[in-house]
Amino acid sequence: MPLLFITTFIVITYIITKQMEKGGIRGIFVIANNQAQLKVVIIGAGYVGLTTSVCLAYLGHKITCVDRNHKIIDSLNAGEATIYEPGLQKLLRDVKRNLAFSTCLIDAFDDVDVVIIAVGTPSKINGDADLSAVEKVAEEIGDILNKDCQPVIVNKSTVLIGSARRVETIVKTRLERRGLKYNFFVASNPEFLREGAAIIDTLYPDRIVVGANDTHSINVLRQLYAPILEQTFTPPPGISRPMAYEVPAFITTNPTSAELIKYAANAFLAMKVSFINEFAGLSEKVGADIKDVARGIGFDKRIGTRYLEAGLGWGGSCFGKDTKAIMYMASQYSYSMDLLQAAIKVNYCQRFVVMEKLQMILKVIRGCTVGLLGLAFKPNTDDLRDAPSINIIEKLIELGARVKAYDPVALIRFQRQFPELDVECCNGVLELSRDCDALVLITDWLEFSSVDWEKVGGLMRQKIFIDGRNMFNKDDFEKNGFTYQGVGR
Ligand SMILES: NC(=O)c1ccc[n+]([C@@H]2O[C@H](COP(=O)([O-])OP(=O)(O)OC[C@H]3O[C@@H](n4cnc5c(N)ncnc54)[C@H](O)[C@@H]3O)[C@@H](O)[C@H]2O)c1
Ligand SMILES: O=c1ccn([C@@H]2O[C@H](COP(=O)(O)OP(=O)(O)O[C@H]3O[C@H](CO)[C@@H](O)[C@H](O)[C@H]3O)[C@@H](O)[C@H]2O)c(=O)[nH]1
Repeated sequence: MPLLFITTFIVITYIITKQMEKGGIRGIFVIANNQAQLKVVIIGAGYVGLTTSVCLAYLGHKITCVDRNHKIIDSLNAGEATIYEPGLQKLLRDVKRNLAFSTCLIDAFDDVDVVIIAVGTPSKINGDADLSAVEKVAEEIGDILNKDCQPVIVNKSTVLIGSARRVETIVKTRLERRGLKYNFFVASNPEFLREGAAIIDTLYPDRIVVGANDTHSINVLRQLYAPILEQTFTPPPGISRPMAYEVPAFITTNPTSAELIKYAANAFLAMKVSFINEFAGLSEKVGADIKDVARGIGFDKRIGTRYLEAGLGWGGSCFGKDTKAIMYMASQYSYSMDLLQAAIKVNYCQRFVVMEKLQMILKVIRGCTVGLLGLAFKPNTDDLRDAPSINIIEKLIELGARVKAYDPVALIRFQRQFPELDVECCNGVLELSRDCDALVLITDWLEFSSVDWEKVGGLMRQKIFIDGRNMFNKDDFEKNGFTYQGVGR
């Protein structure tokens, strides 16, 4: 009996190992339904790197997430998430078995199958994407690779066309400096997650895009994402599969197309929002309601209902920097992207409709107290990168207003990142409203939907409400004695 057991074990192990070798993978573990467990290093523990690490660990892969920032790694090692993202804190603690954090890349490299680059690519002053962090990481990888370790190197950061090749060249050059020449692979695998929905978007994406010039990379990435592509995993508690969700498309192409897909997607979404905001302005002039207009066009399946919410426009870490980067890149080809340029302009102006509305109602802003509901660029995140709130605060201060603000999660980050802005941070909507001449809703946090506005009105000096995200109905506010203004209604 024991002999039969041992023989069966050896045979099964042999078959699995052979299967994996076909895909170029050295591991011998399986996670579910014959899916391979891969050893993965993810570089960068920000919104993308940390979310990807936690989700891939949940799916059964062995992950080491590396960041050069010691404070971030210390906090993650202590089980504390360093960003706010719904569901992340719990999942981080639940997947401890498969997830390690480190500041040291070399220690993580033993036998690794996939190395994912997820460091930041911010804007340079001229709009170009600053790829220095990606290049630095490529140098580090080139200094570490050895004959026993030839992983697929994956660009998940949003990078300009040619970046996969650039990474390949850097790694190769660093190897040559050490007198070495190995086979290694580079693929582009852009990320499409939204902040505030990062885990849901990672586990239930619409598509996974892989740009590679070799089949090995495609096979390995197909294995990495197999649990997602086939939806073989049990959803984590509280992060259920969306209704009517279908398995994602697996789109393979060359690296340049993959790189461009990422920019084209963000540019299109940004244009869609600017488009509806432009019509919001016209709706105000002619007496239409932009919410009805958006509904009316959105039911045309060719247009679609999403990304048609008018308001204070788009912000965040991606749309602004990525539209600028693609414009800059196009200019290097003497190619002008007029639609995109217009979308950026419309979006910038949209942030200041708040001031126009306040000036129209209050006449003089100087000396007034304005309370801001929300600071984050969108709900369910603490991210303040390119948040409309910052431009609005600067302008209000310039116009002589006293500014108060409340945000359910972004206040601490705001105080840390913008100490120079003279804003009174409040602990709740009631504290915020006291003595205000106007309230401006900047971020449509769900918790604002359960506020007792009648009580709020009783605390204000003047009952003025600017709904920058069209979250509420005019009638509900007017019956409580408010002067209410939405956007495009
Ligand atoms: N935030 C999003 O929603 C989102 C979505 C899709 C794609 N992206 C793209 O993904 C990339 C990462 O974005 P993010 O928002 O996660 O950035 P982030 O700024 O939140 O995180 C980047 C992390 O990389 C670390 N880092 C930088 N250089 C490093 C190095 N040499 N070694 C180790 N760690 C290093 C930083 O310390 C930081 O923690 C960007 O290119 C971005 O455009 C972001
Ligand atoms: O109808 C809409 C939809 C969005 N927004 C605003 O647009 C911005 C971006 O929102 P969203 O796309 O939800 O968040 P991001 O986290 O910035 O995600 C975008 O940027 C990421 C980084 O590249 C991509 O991965 C995502 O696919 C892409 O949606 C926010 O300020 C929203 O308030 C609107 O004003 N109206």
